[in-house]
This record gives sequence, structure tokens and C-alpha cells, in this order.
Amino acid sequence: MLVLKDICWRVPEKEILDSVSLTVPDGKCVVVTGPNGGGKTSLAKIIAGIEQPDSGKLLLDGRIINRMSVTERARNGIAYAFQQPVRFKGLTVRDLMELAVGEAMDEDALCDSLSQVGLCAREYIDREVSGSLSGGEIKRIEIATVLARRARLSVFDEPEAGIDLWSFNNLIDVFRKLRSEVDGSILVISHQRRILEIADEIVIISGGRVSAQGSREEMLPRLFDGQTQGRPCPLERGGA
Ligand SMILES: Nc1ncnc2c1ncn2[C@@H]1O[C@H](COP(=O)(O)OP(=O)(O)OP(=O)(O)O)[C@@H](O)[C@H]1O
Repeated sequence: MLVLKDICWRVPEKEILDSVSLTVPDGKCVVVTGPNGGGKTSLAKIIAGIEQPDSGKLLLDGRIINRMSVTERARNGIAYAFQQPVRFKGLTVRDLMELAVGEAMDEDALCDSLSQVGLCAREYIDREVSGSLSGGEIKRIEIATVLARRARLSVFDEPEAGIDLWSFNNLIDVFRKLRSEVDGSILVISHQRRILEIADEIVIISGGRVSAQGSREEMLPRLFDGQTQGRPCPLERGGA
């Protein structure tokens, strides 16, 4: 379980996160949504250890992780898929998958993980994760690295970004399956209604604050009736 208590983060002249508190319970999927620039990716970076909060506490399974580095957090069970994946020069898809799971993988294991995101392992494992892969392919490979880790906490930042309609449909099933099979927690940042529909809890972050949170049943009608913050929430961005 991940617990965030009163997380604040500011950069010169700007408060980016202002006293953000939320919980991602075991076995649950929490979806964070909200307007562009609200602070969602910043929050994900703070959870992964890429940025350090100025104040507040992060607890993973009851243990304070504020001082842990990115690598230590990864070792302790946090897996993070970036909104814009990093292209690693010289690294093959197999290398990336093996780095993520921390051990050598045979073709069957690679095939299992990559087929979840609609990619054929045989075509991809020896390719370099740089120039020749399309943006959507890299995004899907990165999602596969997180799925393969079966981590205590899996964080996906806009998994829908750059993903075609067919892969997106598949991804929804993959998240459903992940939630039912893994006893860890899942945090997804998304603007997509179909991802919000698989959430146990929905959190809206706007202007660096949690502006609303609640169960899916409670939040979806509020979001899609445009009642949250008294104006429509820009949820249906992108083509999927
Ligand atoms: N290192 C930084 N320095 C200055 N401003 C930053 C920094 N990181 C983020 N911001 C600003 O903080 C705000 C929140 O950014 P963030 O990327 O967290 O938003 P978001 O909710 O993920 O947006 P989107 O839905 O567009 O992906 C934005 O205004 C952004 O420009």
C-alpha cells in the first residue's frame, strides 16, 4: 500500500504540489486525473523518487521512503512507466526487459510480457530501444517492463498516450487482469474515460491540489456531468 501525506513540492516561484494526500491500497487501482498542468506527472515523479518533496511523507507498506533513491525505490517494489518513455541508445528490448525484472528472461517469458501489449517478441527483442522503434512501440514496451515486474506498486503515466485504438482496447484488459492477479497496488494517471471506468478510486488533481476524490461510482457521474470544480473536466483527450 502506498500512502502520501501532505506532499508539497515547489520550484522557484511556483508551488507545484500543495499538501497532496492520497492512498493506493493493496489490490486496488487508483486513477489520477485532472486538467493539464495540474501536477499529476510531478506526483508520479515524487513517488518514483525522481523529484524530492519539500515536505510531507511517502510510505510504502508502512515504511517511509522519502530518502530512498530511484534505484532503492525500484528495488523496494516501485515500477514506473513514464508519460514520455526514454530512448536508450545501444540497449535492446531484451536488455530493457531484463533490466526491469532483474534477471535473464527466456523467449517464452519475453513473449508473455510483450504479447500483453500486442507485440511479437521474436520481432522485437533484438531491436535497439532508440531510433528505429516508433513512439507507440516504445510506449508499449515500457508498459510491458512494468507489467513484467509484478511490482508492489505499478505506476503508469498516461498509458494511453500515443497508443493506437487496438492496443488501447487490449491495455484495458491488461489492467483489469493486473488488478485481479497482483496483490500490489496500481496507480494510473489518465485522461481516458475507459481507464477511469476500471478504477476503484478516482483522484482529481488540479492546481497542485487534490480537488476531489472518491470511489468510481461516486466520481464518474460527477466528472462526466461536468460538476467537478463547476466546469467540465478535459477527460476525453487523445484518439483512443
Ligand atoms: N521542474 C519544473 N520546473 C518548473 N515547473 C515545472 C517543473 N515540473 C513541472 N512544472 C510545472 O508544474 C505544473 C504541473 O506539471 P505536471 O507535468 O505535473 O502536470 P500534469 O498534471 O501531469 O499535466 P498533463 O496532464 O499536461 O500531463 C505545470 O505547470 C508544469 O509546467
